[in-house]
Order: sequence, then C-alpha cells, then structure tokens
Amino acid sequence: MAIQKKHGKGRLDKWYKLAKEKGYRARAAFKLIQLNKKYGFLEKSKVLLDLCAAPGSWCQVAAEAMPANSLIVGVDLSPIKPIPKVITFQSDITTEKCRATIRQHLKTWKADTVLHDGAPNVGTAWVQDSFNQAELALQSMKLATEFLVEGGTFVTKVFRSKEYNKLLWVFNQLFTKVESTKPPSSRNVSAEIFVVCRGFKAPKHLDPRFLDPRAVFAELADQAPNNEAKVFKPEVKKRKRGGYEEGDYTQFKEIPASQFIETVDPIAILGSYNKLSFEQPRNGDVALAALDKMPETTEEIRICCADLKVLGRREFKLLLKWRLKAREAFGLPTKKTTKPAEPEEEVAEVESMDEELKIQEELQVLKDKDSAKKKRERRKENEKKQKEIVRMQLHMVAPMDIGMEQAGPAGPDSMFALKPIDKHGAVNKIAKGKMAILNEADARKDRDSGIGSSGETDDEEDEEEDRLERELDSMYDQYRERKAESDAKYRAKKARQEHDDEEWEGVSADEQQSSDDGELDEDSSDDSDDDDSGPSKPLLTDLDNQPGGSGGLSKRATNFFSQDIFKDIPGILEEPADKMDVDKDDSPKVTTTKEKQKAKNEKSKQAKVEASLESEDDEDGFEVVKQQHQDIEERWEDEDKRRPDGTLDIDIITAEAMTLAHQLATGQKTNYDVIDDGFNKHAFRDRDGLPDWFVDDESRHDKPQKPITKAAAAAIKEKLRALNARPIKKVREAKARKKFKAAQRLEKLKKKSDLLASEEGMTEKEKADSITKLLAKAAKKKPNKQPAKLVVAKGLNRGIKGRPKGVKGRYKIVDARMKKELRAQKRISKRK
Ligand SMILES: C[S@@+](CC[C@H](N)C(=O)[O-])C[C@H]1O[C@@H](n2cnc3c(N)ncnc32)[C@H](O)[C@@H]1O
Repeated sequence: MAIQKKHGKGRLDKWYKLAKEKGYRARAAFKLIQLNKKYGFLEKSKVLLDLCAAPGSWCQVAAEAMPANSLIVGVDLSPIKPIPKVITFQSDITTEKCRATIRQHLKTWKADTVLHDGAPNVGTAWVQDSFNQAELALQSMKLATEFLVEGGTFVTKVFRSKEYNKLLWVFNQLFTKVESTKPPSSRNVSAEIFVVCRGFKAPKHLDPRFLDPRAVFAELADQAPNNEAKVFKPEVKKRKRGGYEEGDYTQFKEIPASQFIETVDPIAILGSYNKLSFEQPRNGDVALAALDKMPETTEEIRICCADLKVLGRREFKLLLKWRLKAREAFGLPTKKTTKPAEPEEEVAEVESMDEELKIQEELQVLKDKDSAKKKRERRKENEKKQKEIVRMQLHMVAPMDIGMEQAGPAGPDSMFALKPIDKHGAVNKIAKGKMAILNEADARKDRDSGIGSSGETDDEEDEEEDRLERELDSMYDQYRERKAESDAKYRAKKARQEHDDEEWEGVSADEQQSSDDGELDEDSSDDSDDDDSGPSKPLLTDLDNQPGGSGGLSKRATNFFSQDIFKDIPGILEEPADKMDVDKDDSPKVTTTKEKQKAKNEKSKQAKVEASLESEDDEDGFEVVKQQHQDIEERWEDEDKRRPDGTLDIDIITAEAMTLAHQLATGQKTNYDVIDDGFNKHAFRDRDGLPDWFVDDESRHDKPQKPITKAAAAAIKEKLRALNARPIKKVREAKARKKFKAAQRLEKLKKKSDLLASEEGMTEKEKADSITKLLAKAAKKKPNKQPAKLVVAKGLNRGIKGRPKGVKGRYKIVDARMKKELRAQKRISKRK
C-alpha cells in the first residue's frame, strides 16, 4: 500500500497558491481581504493595530488597502520580518509590557481598527483550545477597549464553542453592530469564525467584569430537569448535549419500588431513574416485600418497572395508578383519604395532570375525528369528480349531464332554467361543453343573479375545487418550466408537440369553433332583444343548427329569402324544403360520435357557405356552396402539410411516418385511406376543460399504435446514424473558421504575389524567388511553445537575479516545496 504524505488540512488549496503568487506571507491574507470587501473598514482607517500579527500577511493587506501615511502597528509572540510602512514588535498581548509598547507606538492617537487573528498553541484538548482562544479574544478586546477610537472597528477570530455566545454577548454590549461571518478562504474544517464589531461605544466607565474571563465564561447554574415533561410527554426526547451531570457519572439508576410508593414526588422518580427494583436489600425491606406480594403488582407493572426509559404515557399512568392503590393499601394519604380542604400536595399534583391529560386526549380525539371526516369527504369528492371526467371521456355522459341528479324539477326556478343564462351569453359556452373557459367575470355575474347556485355550500365547494384545480395547474406549469429549463430533450419535444397542436387546432377545432361562434354569437345578439314574454328560442337550436325557418335553411338564410324581392321567384323556399327532408331523414342515423362530429363539421361549413351566399346574392347559390366547400377542403389539406412559417413539412423522422410514406409512394395507400385513418376513437375525444397535466399524461397513450415495417425502421435508424455521425456544432464551427482563415491567408498571398509580379524594378528571376520565399514562409508551421523549466531557488540559485547559470530557454524560479508539491500532484493524478 502506498504511504500517503499528510499535508496539513489540505494546505495546497487555491488560497495557498494565490498567496504565493501575490507575495503574501500567509493564506490568512485572503481572510482579511474578504472581510474588508464585505465591511470596508480598512479604507476608512488611518491607524490600525494588528494583535497576533506574525508572519504578517494581515499587516501586508492593511498596508495595501489603507490610505498612504497610515500608522500600522503589529505585535506577536513570534518575530515578524520587516514590512514596509508597518511597525512590528515581539510581545505577548496578555502582558502589561505589550500594552505599554503599543501606547508608545500610538502616542496620543487612537486606533480606527483593531485586528485580532490570534491562535494560541492549538493541539491540546479541543475544550482547552477553544477556551484559550476565547480567552485570547477577550484579552484582545481588552486592548481594543483601551486603544480603539469611538465608532471604531474590532475584528476578532473565535472558535464556535460554548464560549462563543458569551463572547458575543460582551461584544454586543460594547459595539453598536456585531456580525459573525466566515470568509470563503477560511477552511470549512476549521471551527474558526470571525466577528466584526463596528461602532465602538467607548463607554467612560466599563465594568471590569466585562473583561474578566472568569466572570464572562462563568457557567450558569443548570436548570432543574423537567421530569414532568419526561413522564407526560415521553415521546418528545431532548438530547443531552452537555454530557454527564456534575458529580454523576453513572448512566443507569435504580431505586427500590417501595420508595416510589412512599415518595411525595413520584414524577421526579419516573423522570430520572431507569428501574424500580423489587430486589430485597441485605437488611430486608418489609414495604417492598408487601408490595411484591400485592395482587395489584401485576406482571405488566413489573415489566414497566424494569425499564422506565422505554415507557410511554399509558404505562406511566399505569404506574401512577398502581402507586395510588399501594398507598391506599399501606394507609398512606391519597386523594380519596385526604379531606378536600387540605389536599396532599403530591396527590393533587398527579391528579391535576391526569385531568389535564384527559381533557387533552379528548380534545385530540375530537380533532382527529374531525380531520378524518374532512379528509374522507374530500376524497369522496375527488373520486366523484374523477369518475365524471372518465365518464365524459368515454362519452357516457355529456358535460351537461353532470350534476343533473341535483337539478330537481326542471321548472322555471330550477337550477337548469336556461333562459336567464342565455341572456348572459353563457349558453353557447355551456352547450359546447366549454364550462372551463367561462371566465371569472361570467361566473361572478351568474352568481350575482342567483343562477347556477344550489346553495351556499355548493358555491364554497366549487370555489374550493376551483382553487385546488388552479393550484394544481400552476404547480404543473412550474414543473414544466423547471423541466424545460433543465432538459433540452423535453424542450424539443414540447416544441414539436406545440407545433403539432397548433396545426391540429388551427384546422379542425378552431375553424369549427369560429364558425360555431360566429353563428351562435349572432343568434344570441338577435335573441338579446327577446323578451321573456315572447316565444323564446329553444336552447340547443344553435348548436344543432336546426333550421329555424322553412325549407331546411338556417334561420338567417330563411329570413333572407323570405324578403319581398324573392317572393315571385319560384322554388327558392320549396327546394331547400326537400333538402331539409333529406337532412331530417339523415339526422337520426347519426348515432356514433364520429358521425356526429362529421355532421357537425358539415353543418358548420354549410353555415359559412350560407353566410357567403347571403352576401353574394347569387341565384345559383347552392352550386357556389359546393365550390366553396371543395375550396375549404383543399385549403385544409394544403395547410396540413405546411409549417407555420409556410415551408413544407416533409422531414420524415419516425418509423411510422416512413412506413406511411413508403405505402403512399408504392400505392398501397391512397390519400383517402390516410384521411380515413384519421378518424379513430381518439381523434375526437373531448379535451376541453380538462386540466393540462391530465391531457399531457393521456396524450402519451391516446393515439393509435400504427404498424411499422422493418425496412422503414432500418431507414430511420440509418438516418439517425448519419445524423449522429456528424461532428458537433462547435467542431464544425472550428473547422469552418480554420478553413476561412486559410482562405484569407491565400487571398493575401495572391495579392502580394500579384504586386510582386507587377513590380517593374525586378527581374523575372527575382520575382520568382521572392514569390517562392513567400509561399515557403506561409507553408512553414509555427514551432510549439516549450513549457517553462522550473528552477529551484536554493543553493547556488538562492537570491540570484536574472537567468541562472546553465539554464537555456524559458525558465521559472520556484521554491523547493512548490516543485515537490507539483511533482506529488502529478504522481497522485497518474495513480488515479
Ligand atoms: C494565525 S496566526 C496569525 C496570522 C496573521 N494574522 C497573518 O496574517 O499572518 C496566529 C498568531 O497568534 C500568535 N499568538 C498566539 N498567542 C499570542 C499571544 N498571547 N500574544 C501574541 N501573539 C500570540 C501566534 O504566535 C501566531 O503567530
């Protein structure tokens, strides 16, 4: 096994290297740089005191950042090599001598900033180390209180330990702003943290206890243990981080069960002991023997007594009851035996807790019941809703059927009295099954007019459901956004889907809808003048496009042809009448959804045509209808093949498409077959009003599985392989750049050689030579740069300036450690 050298806490980190590079004496320099970046105290300081400054990197940083001619004084136990613009001396900061020397150097000035990065000789026990550190920090603060100017800044290092909070408390008394921070250059493994105290209050009189480590770090008396909590809420376990209690170093505590019976504070025993023992002591215990023989001391009680730490609330109650019975038997005072006027303290205490517990339990039970009931109701509602959606999808119910069972009699005041709704223009939407797109305003209007509300609770439920649905939708949107951000494939898929959707919607649904909308809106506007007294138009007339007038024509067309000018023209109204008969005969046959949809399409197109007829005022209107009809269909087909930008969509990327293309090309299938295939059980599934997440989920499965041929699959595979074999975009770009630059160079060469060729003062040979030279120079490859040679700055090379002897080419002077470390790094990376 390879022996691994230990490098102190990963000394080779980037801060170490950066410090080397920048010429700082220690990586600690970056801690001060980062602290100053955050709080900006150095630039504002003219006098600075650095306590524990060796080797002096903080002084270096201060000298760089502070204004020119600032006074910087650094002190440390260890000697500090001279630093330009910095006064340094060697001393122990806890001594009076150090204080006097600082005073000498500062003269009458006060420091704007006092820094302390001291670390006592660490390496002893952690508790000792952290305490020494805290003590040193307090000592440095003592010096700071003496030398700091009012409003000045004190920066100190502390370890996160028990003393940390106490120190912080003291700092808070003396400074207006105290913040703890850990700069990024401080190692995570280190417990050090830096406290930046700003706005020194400079109190005139300072209580010496603030600066006395014994007073500041004095331990507070421990709080009495909360045994009641342990017994009545044993589930809530509190971790004991302080270790053993003073003078008590045993983990397991046992007490005779008789003492539990006799005590006036049973809770204390249950909370602090591990076992109630029935074992007889050497000199014998009569009470214990009696207790052992008591019938109340059941097997369960004995088991409970064996390990008190594992008991729950029920078991503790059991033990308390058992204690009361035993006390009764022993003739000791209990609640029953004592007079109510002067109750025994301990009994009353237990009883009161019991009662409280009982109440709490009852309350909890009630709460649980209530929330369980609510949950059940909510689940039922959701299930019901889910079922209705499924039934709708299976076309077992029309959207209008939902909630029919609550409708009651369909009288004028019933929930489904549609005339008032019609007035609000909502009938069209409802009839089309577009409840989900009824906007808030419509809904509010309906509510205001009392329509559609079957009582307050229904409204509330609806609102709750709407809210849940909205939340679900927004959560789903967020999920999609997140997925789109992180997953390029998903983005591509989504874009494809949207593209597909647009095409589909644009051709069928929208067209149909717009035609429907147009017609229905017009009708509703016609109706808006209708009075309740007048003959009201039946609700679903519009949707079914039933002839409103004579002759099987729509109401508008009939109205149009019934004008006076058409009076004398025979056959106009009679002819459509026949047609209507045909329609009427046909309509009952329309039974399946597919056929219904077809019929609907036909009707909407017919409606459009009729509208155009009206404007054209043509006698041979029905011929024109046919023409238009065909036009629409042709356009429909054309649009289907095109992308939104107008380009033909002919890229075949799936095996299904390839199979279809092959079948079309070989005549196995015709255009009509393809159109026919489009009419499948999934094509006209109503997705309106369904939440996006549901539709998305369904869309993975609600399409017919088309067979593919082996040849088509192979062709697509080949296509993909060719696509994957192409170099990635960056490589292609780099190659293209190279090519472009070569072309540019060639162009330049051409120009130069042309110039040379047209030079008059040169002979032909000279011209030819110069051109050959030019070409040779252009063809010459640039030599690769040799890496710099590392030269260790020791021995002969120590302190030399300029090129070391015997070194050719590029070189770099490094210290021995850096070279060794680089080698070690290489070795380690090779081993990996
Ligand atoms: C982490 S180093 C300080 C690094 C310094 N800030 C720098 O940037 O170079 C901690 C220093 O605290 C010094 N120190 C510890 N106890 C001290 C004391 N009582 N008086 C003075 N210096 C002390 C140590 O000698 C050590 O050099």
